[in-house]
Amino acid sequence: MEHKIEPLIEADTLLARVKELGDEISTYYAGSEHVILVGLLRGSVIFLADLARAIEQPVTLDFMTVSSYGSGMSTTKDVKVLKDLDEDIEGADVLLVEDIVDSGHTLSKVLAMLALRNPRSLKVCTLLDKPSGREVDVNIKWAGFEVPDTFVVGYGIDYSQRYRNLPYLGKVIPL
Ligand SMILES: O=P(O)(O)OC[C@H]1O[C@H](OP(=O)(O)OP(=O)(O)O)[C@H](O)[C@@H]1O
Ligand SMILES: Nc1nc2[nH]cnc2c(=O)[nH]1
Repeated sequence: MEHKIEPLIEADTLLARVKELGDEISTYYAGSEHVILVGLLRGSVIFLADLARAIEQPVTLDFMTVSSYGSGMSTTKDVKVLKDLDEDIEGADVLLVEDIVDSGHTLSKVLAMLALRNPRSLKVCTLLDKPSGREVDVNIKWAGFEVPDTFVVGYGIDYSQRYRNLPYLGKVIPL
């Protein structure tokens, strides 16, 4: 599809908010023995890399790959687990780090899976929340920004695998 990208959130604004989230998360988990940041590949990688460095205490990192969007702009609702975590999460404080919560199908499926493994706690931090897209309820503890009903890209988030390395957040405008 022919399209262009219009800026939505500047790089500096993203980073300042990530720093704030890091401070809040550090306070929340002060005293925890084991915090695991679980990133959903591939979209959360850039956010997670910045967020992890904004958190004061030691954390470990693990990753899962689930995919529901393929190369298009709408959810298939069929969330497939393509790569599972490498580590056991039993007894750990797990923070699921997402780039965007839209329909909620991805998170809802992943949260249900991880809850069965008996973590000490299981919370969600998403950079972006798009409430207008929600089809299933999900409990989000930290959200960086609310975004309007538009397809966003950049800062890790793709359209057909493109634009992940944009340092800012943009929106896709069909031409
Ligand atoms: O709330 P939902 O409607 O389920 O959408 C959110 C999910 O969609 C995107 O993943 P995608 O399947 O595009 O994979 P990616 O992380 O590799 O970009 C995004 O990274 C979220 O994980
Ligand atoms: N690139 C991109 N992926 C998504 N997955 C769910 N919502 C979105 C979105 O707005 N943009």
